[in-house]
Amino acid sequence: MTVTRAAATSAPFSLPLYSTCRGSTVIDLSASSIPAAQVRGMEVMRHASTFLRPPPLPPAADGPAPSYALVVLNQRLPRFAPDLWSHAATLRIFADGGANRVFDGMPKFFPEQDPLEVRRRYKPDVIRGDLDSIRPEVKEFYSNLGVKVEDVSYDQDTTDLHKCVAFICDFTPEVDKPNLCILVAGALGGRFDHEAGNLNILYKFSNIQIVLLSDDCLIQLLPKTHCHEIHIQSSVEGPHCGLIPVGAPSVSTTTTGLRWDLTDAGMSFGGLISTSNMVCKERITVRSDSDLLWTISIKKKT
Ligand SMILES: Nc1ncnc2c1ncn2[C@@H]1O[C@H](COP(=O)(O)OP(=O)(O)OP(=O)(O)O)[C@@H](O)[C@H]1O
Ligand SMILES: Cc1ncc(C[n+]2csc(CCO)c2C)c(N)n1
Repeated sequence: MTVTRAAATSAPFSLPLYSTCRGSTVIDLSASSIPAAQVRGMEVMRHASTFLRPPPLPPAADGPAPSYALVVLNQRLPRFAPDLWSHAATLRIFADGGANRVFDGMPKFFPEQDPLEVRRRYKPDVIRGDLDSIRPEVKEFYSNLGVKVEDVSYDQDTTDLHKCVAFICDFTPEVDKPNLCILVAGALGGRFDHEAGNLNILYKFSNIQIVLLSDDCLIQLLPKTHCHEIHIQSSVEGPHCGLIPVGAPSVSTTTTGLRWDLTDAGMSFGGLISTSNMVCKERITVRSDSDLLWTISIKKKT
């Protein structure tokens, strides 16, 4: 998700909030239905899945456009993979067997073109992982293009996605991190232990914006440290959505803009969790005393 943060003042929410990002724009949220008490002393984090729209994107309305990095996992490429690639100008990484997926899958998006040319065009900055899944000829192909192939198999306690996200974090200067958003292609569907490991990365790196993607939906963490404003890109996402208290129950969650809004509601596994909800406004707000996963469906192309 495209994310911008706006500093909330200790004043009532009816005062304007100012984006902390470069080229900041005053955002008047006076019509907001988030109660003032809830946002006192809290930053507002804004989210928008503009990376799902084909490039070029219109200039960001508030704050600078995020800088995207892309991690490709060992799962079938989503149909919008070429668009993700174009948005992720900062860094592109293949996690181990993710290299096979691009090598095999990218040429299929361009059936009229020479597969070799397509593979050369979609060349990553790095391939990283324990390298037990990348095929030898794929490894050789990218090595011959000058791509660094990093074997980190000495670490059998962290996943390949973890290794890739850690690499991106190390690569990104501290000052640029608030503006960084890591898109993870192929993170959902398939083996549940892998999916759970991928969700865990959202929590391990909760100071970094990370979006897990499949063909069908996206998932991101809404940290309890912020109020959240989600700007729905209705041409490409929705209407189905969910808010899921993975990790810890929530005593109090309040939302606006959903078909089944929560008002100071508790959520827990074994109790209420919000699945099969629907977005019914372009702007959704979420405030919770617990970290929540936000998920929204991705539309099939018409
Ligand atoms: N079926 C899947 N569902 C979700 N994510 C997956 C799946 N398969 C792989 N991944 C992701 O892609 C990354 C690289 O996959 P790869 O198959 O190379 O990993 P791996 O470490 O060899 O896995 P394992 O040895 O457990 O099969 C994984 O770390 C994981 O994040
Ligand atoms: C408690 C525990 N469970 C599983 C693993 C295995 N494991 C976790 S991540 C990883 C690397 C996969 O590329 C492997 C093998 C472990 N180390 N510790």
